[in-house]
Amino acid sequence: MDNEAVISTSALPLEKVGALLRALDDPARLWPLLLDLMARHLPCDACALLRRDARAGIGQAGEGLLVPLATRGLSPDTLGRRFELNEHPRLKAIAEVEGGPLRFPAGCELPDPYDGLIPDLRQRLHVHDCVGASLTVDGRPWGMLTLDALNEGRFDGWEEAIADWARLAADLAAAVERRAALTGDGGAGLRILDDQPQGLGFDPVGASPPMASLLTEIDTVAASDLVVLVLGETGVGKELVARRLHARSPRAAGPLVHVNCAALPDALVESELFGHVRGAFSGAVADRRGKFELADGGTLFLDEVGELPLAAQAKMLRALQNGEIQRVGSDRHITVDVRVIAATNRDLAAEVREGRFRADVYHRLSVYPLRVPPLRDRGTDILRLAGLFLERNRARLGLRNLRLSAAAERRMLAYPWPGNVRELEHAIGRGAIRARVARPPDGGVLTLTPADLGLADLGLEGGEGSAVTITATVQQPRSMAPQAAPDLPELPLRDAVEDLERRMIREHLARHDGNWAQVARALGLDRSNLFRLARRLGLRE
Ligand SMILES: Nc1ncnc2c1ncn2[C@@H]1O[C@H](COP(=O)(O)OP(=O)(O)OP(=O)(O)O)[C@@H](O)[C@H]1O
Repeated sequence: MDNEAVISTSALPLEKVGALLRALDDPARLWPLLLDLMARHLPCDACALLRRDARAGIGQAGEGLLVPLATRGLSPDTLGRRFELNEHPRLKAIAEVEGGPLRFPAGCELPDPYDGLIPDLRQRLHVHDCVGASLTVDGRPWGMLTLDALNEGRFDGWEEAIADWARLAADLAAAVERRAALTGDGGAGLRILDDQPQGLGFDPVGASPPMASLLTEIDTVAASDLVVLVLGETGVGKELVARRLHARSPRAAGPLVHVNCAALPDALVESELFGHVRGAFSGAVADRRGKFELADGGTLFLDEVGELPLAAQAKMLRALQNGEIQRVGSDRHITVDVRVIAATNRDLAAEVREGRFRADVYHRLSVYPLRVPPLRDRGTDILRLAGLFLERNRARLGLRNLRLSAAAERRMLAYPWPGNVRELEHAIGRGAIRARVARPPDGGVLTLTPADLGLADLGLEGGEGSAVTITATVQQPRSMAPQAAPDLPELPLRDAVEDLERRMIREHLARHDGNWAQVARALGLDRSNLFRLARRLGLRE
């Protein structure tokens, strides 16, 4: 950035202040906007806003977990990362200094927490200049702001201006917290952390346009009591969507009961769902409540609802119509107060046409269909999710950093992920172990290559060592990512994906001597989903 072109914070135009204030009730918009403005007014090449995980060490200056809420100029997978203060001396030092930014000039001995996460700095991290400022709200540590510049001495003379921006960030954080307290939204600004006990886990990660609109839609429909049918391919995250629907609903304090309809043995489906009375069948030695009763006052999640046998569907209709159930072997009607969420990766309308699913149940279930987009349509969310899974594996393997090579990132963006997020999760888990076994980490840092991830032989572009710029990695949507066209098949996309699915299943069957369970594991799919996919592809009866 040209220093002459930089204006001081006091020149922040009023309309920008207005935009920040208007975004106060939407932290997902507010924090990226703040960083955008800051990067235009300060000479930084990368910056991040990190939030203390409220459940991990708040109140203690040097302990706890930091979660990135927004980043700029850092690799997109940074948003999935978590930074333990105890493992990052620079962040710990920032957290311990109150009342002013802390500067780490080029050549500083303390390792940089973003080592490998600033694309342009991969090769020359030691020559850059960093500043961090801790942010407090109501006297308690709330988070921190970090700024990185690629040139030595870049922040000389900017300390005051940086302190101003840190104060602005803290004031905005205080306003967000206050609004959250008023609306009862305890997760203010910590969207990706809600319901995640260890800061890693249960809320869908995603900021691409299709995921952003899905998340908004979930939050809107969550407030109602409508039956929701969650649709999408295998592994896209339908269960996470159901969890979020429940967590954001007025029933959040009630139970969320999960039933995998595909896993219920035919003979027990009705008893599992509706319960039974003693003596209803051999083995029914006592009265037992079913899932509908267990979900009373909460939500019942019927996963893989397309697998439900027709007889159970008939009984379900009454439950959906008027909340009435009958335990197996009893005449008594029991009324339950249950919100139903169902999910399927089948085309239920086609199942209805073919007589395998009841039309009346289908209509009751599909009151509000929510479609979860396949991973290949989510652009750089692929890298955000990769960051989440890298972080989990980093912690598991006790590494200082686990990251992707530039070529691995490119291949991830180009690969179609037929097994969606589950496949990505498994590819990173497998790749991390493979790499850990194959070579020692370099100063605690392990970099995954396309070969580690099983993405080396798939005819996709992207060799090691090709240049990646900050903007290319951060902002380029997948469709614009550099890709070599010559090897692309001349087929409609769906046929090409099916072709790849078929080849991969065949290849793994050969590799695992026809053992379907091992193939399912290798492909990151549930066995039942693999069977369904194989049937659809004509590889199995
Ligand atoms: N957006 C996301 N953020 C974080 N993790 C995700 C996301 N989507 C999916 N996952 C993870 O991917 C895995 C598969 O997700 P999930 O089981 O919800 O998929 P599904 O659509 O229900 O699959 P299936 O139809 O095969 O049952 C899980 O481990 C889940 O935690």
